[in-house]
Amino acid sequence: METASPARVQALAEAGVPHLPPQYVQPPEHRPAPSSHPAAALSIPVVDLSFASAADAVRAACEDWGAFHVIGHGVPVEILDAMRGAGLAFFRSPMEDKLRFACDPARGAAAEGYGSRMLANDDSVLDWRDYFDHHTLPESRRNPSNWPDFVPGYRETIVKYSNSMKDLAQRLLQIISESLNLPPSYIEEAVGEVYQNITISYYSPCPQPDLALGLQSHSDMGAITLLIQDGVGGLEVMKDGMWIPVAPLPDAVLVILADQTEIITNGRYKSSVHRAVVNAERARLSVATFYDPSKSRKICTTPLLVSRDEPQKYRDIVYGDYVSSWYSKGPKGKRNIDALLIQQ
Ligand SMILES: O=C(O)CCC(=O)C(=O)O
Ligand SMILES: [Fe+2]
Repeated sequence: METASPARVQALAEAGVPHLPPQYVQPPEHRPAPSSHPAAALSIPVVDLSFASAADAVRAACEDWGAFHVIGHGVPVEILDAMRGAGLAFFRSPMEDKLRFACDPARGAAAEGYGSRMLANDDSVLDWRDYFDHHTLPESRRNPSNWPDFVPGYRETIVKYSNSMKDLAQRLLQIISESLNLPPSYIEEAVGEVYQNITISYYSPCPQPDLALGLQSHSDMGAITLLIQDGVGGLEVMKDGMWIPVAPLPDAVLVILADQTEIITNGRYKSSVHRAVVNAERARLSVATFYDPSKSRKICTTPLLVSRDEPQKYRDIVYGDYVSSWYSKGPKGKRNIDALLIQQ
């Protein structure tokens, strides 16, 4: 159990607070823009993995967006629905049950379990979000007794979903490698043994959604993130300096390139900067599956994508050092990866 238990956002929302508490008020420059900007007409690419031309579509999507929907991915819809259903059943359960699985603040910001705030420092604006984080791979980290026991089938659902997302992520990393003329196993081998976390995010209705963010602007730190969501909408990706809403596409899986893929590919493919906005009426659920290196893994740019015309952009880095610098500084609207830029 948490000692200095931070208020869960869901408890604030359900108590019907009429105004956004001050810790959640974003500075004006970070507040969500009115949704009427012209770029809202753009929408992120959809790649059908069952097409023979998938690698070409993936290349275009990675170069232009760093994020794309995949359909024809072969993961049974029942597995996606079971995952969303288990997540929703958890968040709809009584607070006292949920708090039995609260993450342990003594274990730092990345602890497994039910939590609300991602960053350790007290000065940052809080996200209007609660989450449940699961450590799912390698199997030595997988301890289902840390996961809810009061939702029937919950633990089995997580295990099944974890395995399906691992397979899909590996298939995508192969296609991404091939799309850059690298050997198919290149990125997977550069990442090494996969450390997978699954985070269910729950964004309660917000009394003043124009002043808040569900999740502040960031890029994901690992190699690749696979995200599913419900039909509510709220995720936005940054493209050419503008925030573009990602409209939910039923049964698709959203692929988000993360920082280590950018480092390995020498910036040919950029990690996607994204955030979640909230609304006043409907709760929203998403499930993000992170495919990360181990903390001790050294991540290096492939020499195959370094040349006189394209010199190495980023310093090699031990992944654990990268993660600690993120948790100590926070995203601050900037990409962590910029700290690794080699001065040309
Ligand atoms: O809820 C979402 O749509 C985004 C979640 C996300 O970006 C994350 O957990 O890193
Ligand atoms: Fe993210």
